[in-house]
Amino acid sequence: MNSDDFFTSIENQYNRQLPFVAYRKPNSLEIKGMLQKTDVLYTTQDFSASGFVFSPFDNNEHTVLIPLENSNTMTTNYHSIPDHNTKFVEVISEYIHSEARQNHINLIKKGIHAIENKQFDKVVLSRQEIVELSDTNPFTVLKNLLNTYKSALVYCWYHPKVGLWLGATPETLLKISGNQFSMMALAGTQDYKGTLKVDWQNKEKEEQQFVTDFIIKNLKPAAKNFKVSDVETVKAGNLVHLRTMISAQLKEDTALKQIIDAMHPTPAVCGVPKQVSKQFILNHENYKRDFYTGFLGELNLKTTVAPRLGRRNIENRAYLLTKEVTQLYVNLRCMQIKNNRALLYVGGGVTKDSNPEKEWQETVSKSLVIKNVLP
Ligand SMILES: C=C(O[C@H]1C=CC=C(C(=O)O)[C@@H]1O)C(=O)O
Repeated sequence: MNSDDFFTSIENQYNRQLPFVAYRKPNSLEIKGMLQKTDVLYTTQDFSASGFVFSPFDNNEHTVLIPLENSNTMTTNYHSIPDHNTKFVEVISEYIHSEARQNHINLIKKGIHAIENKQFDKVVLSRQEIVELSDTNPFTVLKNLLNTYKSALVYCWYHPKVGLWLGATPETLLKISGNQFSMMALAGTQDYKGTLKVDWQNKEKEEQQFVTDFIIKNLKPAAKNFKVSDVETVKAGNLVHLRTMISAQLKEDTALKQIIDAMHPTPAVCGVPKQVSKQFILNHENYKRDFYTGFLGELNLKTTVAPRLGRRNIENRAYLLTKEVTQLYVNLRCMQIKNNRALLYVGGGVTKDSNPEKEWQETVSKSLVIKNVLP
């Protein structure tokens, strides 16, 4: 399908108020679309179905599913516009001194205070920002995201009974292909200043290490043969983060639900320990995260993969295997479009060494990822 027809199909679907998702995986040309045939709100509890899931931060709430069996699928290759204008929006100083800044700084101070009182070691605290839109066509925003963020998972997700969400996330939650498991520990943030040679402070190293330690500890009962990469600096739009890649083999009879329950939400978006930090977030952030810091992606999709064979066998197509693959991403750098407005979501990890003013600045930098693509 050519990309004009692809966009026409999803626009028609949206105009008919039927659910869909259009997404492009990191560093890929291909955009995939899943267009649900009716407006039924499907959910999944055991993660055994095939389709595309959209799950909220609060794992006590429902995960929405676009089931493969009730959808039409399509793909296209999208050639991004080269040198897309990556203007970075100026932050007006008046805004910096606004009530929003004071509220966020107060929230961070409460978080630091709770850490000093030994309630938990880390908590990720966030805020919502509302931007008036001059053009509310989600496909203008989607194309801007596609043109600007090639190494992110870019998506536009819609359900008439839930809402319209878009984003460009740098973070994989997990990938499971057969019994092969991989996951990413991403945390620590600085503005990108033209180089990946970055000095990281202990605060950022520690907040990222919390994520790696959590993943390994909670995956241990279900997996073996762990491989853990060195910590590296990666670029995500106008920012850089610290990242560790973790891979392992799942033990037999490990259910996907067991893994998702153990992993989500990770300390990259929640905290350590999980339950108390989550409760702190639910009690003290003065808005509802909904799907921000939840996860989204392909669930149990049959995928043809080449097995890892020696060179001699590469030509032998008879060896191609079909595996069920699940590939989920953390819903960061995202927005919801509602009544001519974009609701942006930004947060950051708070530890004992956090500086409230710097945490505020970090959320301002993160908000530019989305503001940069708004019409
Ligand atoms: C919670 C967010 O980012 C997470 C992912 C990378 C770096 C983060 C940080 O430095 O705090 C956060 O853990 C967000 O972008 O809203």
